[in-house]
Amino acid sequence: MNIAILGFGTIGSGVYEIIEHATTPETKALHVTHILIRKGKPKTLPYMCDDIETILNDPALDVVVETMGGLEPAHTYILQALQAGKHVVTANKVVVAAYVKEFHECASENDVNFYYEASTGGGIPWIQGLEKALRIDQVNRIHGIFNGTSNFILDHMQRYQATFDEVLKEAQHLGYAEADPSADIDGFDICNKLRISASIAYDYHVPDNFPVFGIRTITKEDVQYFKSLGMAVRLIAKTKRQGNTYSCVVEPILFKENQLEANTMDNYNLITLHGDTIGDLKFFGQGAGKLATANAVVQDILDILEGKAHRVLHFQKEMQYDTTLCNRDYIVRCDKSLRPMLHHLSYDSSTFDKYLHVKNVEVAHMHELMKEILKHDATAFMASIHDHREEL
Ligand SMILES: NC(=O)C1=CN([C@@H]2O[C@H](COP(=O)(O)OP(=O)(O)OC[C@H]3O[C@@H](n4cnc5c(N)ncnc54)[C@H](OP(=O)(O)O)[C@@H]3O)[C@@H](O)[C@H]2O)C=CC1
Ligand SMILES: N[C@@H](CC=O)C(=O)O
Repeated sequence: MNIAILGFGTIGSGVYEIIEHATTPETKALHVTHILIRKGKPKTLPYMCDDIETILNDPALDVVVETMGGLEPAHTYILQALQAGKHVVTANKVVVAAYVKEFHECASENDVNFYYEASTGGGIPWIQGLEKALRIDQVNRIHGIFNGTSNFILDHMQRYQATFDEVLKEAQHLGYAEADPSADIDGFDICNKLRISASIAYDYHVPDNFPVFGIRTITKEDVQYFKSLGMAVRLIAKTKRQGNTYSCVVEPILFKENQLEANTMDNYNLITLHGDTIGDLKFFGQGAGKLATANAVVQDILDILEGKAHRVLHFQKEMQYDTTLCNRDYIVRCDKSLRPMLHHLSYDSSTFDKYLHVKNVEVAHMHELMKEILKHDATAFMASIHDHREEL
């Protein structure tokens, strides 16, 4: 099977390494025949080219692997490859979250496969697991740690008392962070992964119009305060469906220190789905990193080689977004002069004076308040408190 890799960075070079150092009969059947690099960059390997047409017009090419990242030209190249009768595998959640419906339609029209396991959960076979669960159950709830960089940062701030900037630099050095790490720390990477997961679960192309709050403003002191309360913070994405309404949210959540999420370390992800008959099912593994993610890409290529079909999705359902599906307790840190903005909420006045514990607030309302607070205090932070009784 002949493969072209578009983009030779962390993941593209990982795919190349796995195929070049093949040790199993399956991977020995794969051959990289083209690598697309930017114009003007030195061609350090014989298969390198800087022209997409050469790749699209090669009749011997079977699979295009897209690991460039971003919306364009990834969107155009993926469509062109599918239209040219090539199967496509991508790790790019930005382009999948935005165009999943269009890509599925185009693949089906051209009788080829479009697979994107590595886009969500890195090396974890999460999409495959979700699709398998959907063969028997409705999946009405998904939640979890979907971002390796933010987990690495929060875990290392807690375990090693490191500062945010120190750990972010390390995550970048290890190849976990996006080219622009604001996507990791502001929650937009995890937002894309939640959209992809919920779109598959609900067979509805979920838009990006839900509340997202990241970890940009968290401090070492916040993490130590949460620790003194016996809790650890993790950046979590959640979705829930009731009938034809659904909710999605991304925010930092505090877990008791004996909970699995609180013990998910380094670049690991922990994703949970709830199915009617299977109950809670958890997926755990490296959510970011060169070889773990490249492994998921190669698994998709092998599925194509072995003719293993993935779930057929149409994204034709009609659904409504419902902001009122959940209320939560929050801990908020902001300048004391801004506290009156929170006084209409019920709160615990006995709590440590730097932090306000507010109770039973509707999630979308809390996110709106926090947006206002951040306009006046750009360092403010909030985290919700996980309630094990809560139906997500
Ligand atoms: N790193 C990780 O752990 C994971 C990454 N992903 C996803 O995989 C994709 C790749 O990520 P990653 O490898 O980390 O990113 P990198 O930035 O390391 O690699 C991207 C590569 O693509 C090249 N590139 C970008 N645009 C073009 C273009 N128009 N033509 C040719 N080459 C191009 C870049 O070149 P240049 O350097 O010159 O810009 C770079 O070499 C992203 O979508 C990312 O979100 C998914 C899961 C995990
Ligand atoms: N930057 C992402 C890479 C994988 O998707 C992350 O840290 O999870």
